[in-house]
Amino acid sequence: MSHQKLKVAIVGASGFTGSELARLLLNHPDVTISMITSESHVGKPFSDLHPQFFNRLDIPLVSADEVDQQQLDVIFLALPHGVSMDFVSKWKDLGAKIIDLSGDFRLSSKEVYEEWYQKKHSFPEGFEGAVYGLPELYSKQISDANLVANPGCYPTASILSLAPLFAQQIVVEDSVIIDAKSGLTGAGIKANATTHFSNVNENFKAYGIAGHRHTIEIEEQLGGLAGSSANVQFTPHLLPVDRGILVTAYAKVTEEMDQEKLRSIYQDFYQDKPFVRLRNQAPGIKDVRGSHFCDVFPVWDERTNRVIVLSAIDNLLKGAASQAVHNMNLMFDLPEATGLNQIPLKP
Ligand SMILES: NC(=O)C1=CN([C@@H]2O[C@H](COP(=O)(O)OP(=O)(O)OC[C@H]3O[C@@H](n4cnc5c(N)ncnc54)[C@H](OP(=O)(O)O)[C@@H]3O)[C@@H](O)[C@H]2O)C=CC1
Ligand SMILES: CC(=O)N[C@@H](CCC(=O)OP(=O)(O)O)C(=O)O
Repeated sequence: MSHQKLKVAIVGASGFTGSELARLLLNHPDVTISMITSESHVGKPFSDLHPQFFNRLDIPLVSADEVDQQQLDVIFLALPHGVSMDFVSKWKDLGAKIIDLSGDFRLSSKEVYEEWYQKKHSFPEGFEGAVYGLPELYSKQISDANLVANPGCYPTASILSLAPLFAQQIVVEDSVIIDAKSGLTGAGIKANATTHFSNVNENFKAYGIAGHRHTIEIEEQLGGLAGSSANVQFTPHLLPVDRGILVTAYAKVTEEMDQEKLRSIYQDFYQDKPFVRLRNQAPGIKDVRGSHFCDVFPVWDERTNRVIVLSAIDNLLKGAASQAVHNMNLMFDLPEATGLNQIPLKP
């Protein structure tokens, strides 16, 4: 592209995904971070809140009210769900493209949102133009979008684990179980009783059983791929680690299957998708930590006649911030890997 850099705002930069966005965008050759916002820390240098940025990004945090006065190309919303929708409504005509990291525009309609989030939606018109920002499924639509609904972290790992089977329409109805585990940063920067050190240290627990809001996000996307409805049993667990998601998904299939055939279905589906790595062994969360990869390992269990798929992502990156940057690259016709970290951080 020409050397006119994209002017970017990160709204909600005091949080976890906001700070990961800043880290990626600082190293992005086609971006200038024009403003970063927080309502609780207006005036403080960004690096006071996130000291890893000391001497690299010391500009002061400003209120989101100042977004209106800026000429921006992209606005990243790293805000809680229920909050993003009001900003999308307010800024939809500013001329900037919006990438929303929250769940406010990921689902098919206001009615579905209100049922699963138990919250009123204040900008239902937004659903129509919003594109679900999973590049492995929708890169063309993302390129043309003005509003991208960046996927949830669990849905990213879950959908990518089963998408090839749903796209083939070979999943047995009601057979899907998704068992998922997340590190604590998935819960955001504010600690509460559930995420308190004493309650998570050397502990491991399920939550959101039979009703977590990511269930519907996964069902809508997998059902959409198959051209039917999908029903999945999704159970998340909290891991006593800071970042990473591991999904173990189980499904029955309608066709004769063996390991070779299963692998070739996954190979075909992901052959030109640079950030899904088809593994030969079970992936661990440290294999993807600090990177934009989703590692996937499909296994055929001939004893139980079941497919078992493992997938691992970094929830803050492929599950949030790097996926958002990937979407920005597509929206501005940049090479899709620009600015994305491709070497995982291990140990
Ligand atoms: N953490 C993760 O792994 C993932 C998160 N997401 C989604 O991304 C979004 C951000 O997540 P995360 O970074 O973890 O969240 P955090 O809780 O860490 O940060 C939230 C940010 O939102 C700001 N904020 C909160 N309330 C308001 C408000 N009423 N008006 C303006 N700003 C507000 C806070 O800033 P301040 O209080 O300083 O104003 C803070 O900067 C969420 O919707 C989350 O669900 C999606 C995928 C994965
Ligand atoms: C570990 C943990 O608490 N994870 C969060 C989900 C992560 C997330 O941010 O999802 P949304 O963007 O869809 O809200 C949860 O279960 O609520």
